[in-house]
Amino acid sequence: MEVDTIFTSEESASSPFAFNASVAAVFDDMLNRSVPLYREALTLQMKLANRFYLPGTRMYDLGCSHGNFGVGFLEAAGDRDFSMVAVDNSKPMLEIYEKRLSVRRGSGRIQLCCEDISTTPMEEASVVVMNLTLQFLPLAMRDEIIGRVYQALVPGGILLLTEKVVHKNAFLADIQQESYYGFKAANGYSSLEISRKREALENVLVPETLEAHQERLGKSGFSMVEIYLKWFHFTSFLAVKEKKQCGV
Ligand SMILES: C[S@@+](CC[C@H](N)C(=O)[O-])C[C@H]1O[C@@H](n2cnc3c(N)ncnc32)[C@H](O)[C@@H]1O
Ligand SMILES: O=C(O)C(=O)C[C@]1(C(=O)O)C=C[C@@H](O)C=C1
Repeated sequence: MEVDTIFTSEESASSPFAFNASVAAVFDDMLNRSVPLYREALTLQMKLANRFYLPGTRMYDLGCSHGNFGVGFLEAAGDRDFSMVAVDNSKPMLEIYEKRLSVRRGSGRIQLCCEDISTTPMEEASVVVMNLTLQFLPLAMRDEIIGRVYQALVPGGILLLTEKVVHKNAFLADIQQESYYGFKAANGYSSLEISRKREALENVLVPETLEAHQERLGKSGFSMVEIYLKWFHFTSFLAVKEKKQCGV
């Protein structure tokens, strides 16, 4: 695994964060060292996806990057039939994803789409995964995309949404940030790397409060929402599209 040294260089500070070839090449190391409970979240997402996926429907992974969810799901699925559409607008990420699929059996069950998720057509979905992706979309587009996810889900279908959230209370938001930067430092990032990445992510990754996410999910139609994992900023929601009358 290539080590993430992106923010050790001075030039990195001057340009906004992007999912380019340099980031794609070190992305696993970046995720492992920058996202608390990343692997645990993925494992739970795979278990939930497996529990809720319905034969004949589709699974969507929106902002799939280089395929950690899809590749993990494929490996766990064995010969089970499923259909996944994995979407990302970063070509370098999808090139790595494609290579990972090319050496695996049954990878035709995953279709890769290089496009903006705001235009991805979705239908007949029983599982939609958005792992650390919504936070990169313009605020003004977020209601619309979550609304479309709800419409695309079959009754009993789920959205697995993981986001970096920010506490609505300024003091607790500071505690979140302090804890998070402590996590990064413990994983070997220097304070210069941490502050350069913070600057690069400004106005690129725009986190919202937990309450804003809950409100949007409710407004979009999701009446059942559970937070199944949380580590200060990092929050994973399970939102279920209720089956009318008989529950799920
Ligand atoms: C933090 S990464 C997601 C990590 C990935 N879901 C995982 O579990 O490993 C965010 C991804 O969203 C993609 N992305 C951001 N905005 C997008 C958009 N508008 N349309 C499609 N993909 C987008 C980025 O290219 C990047 O690969
Ligand atoms: O490094 C940070 O500050 C982060 O917020 C981590 C985060 C994310 O949450 O998406 C940011 C960029 C990379 O995509 C990987 C992880």
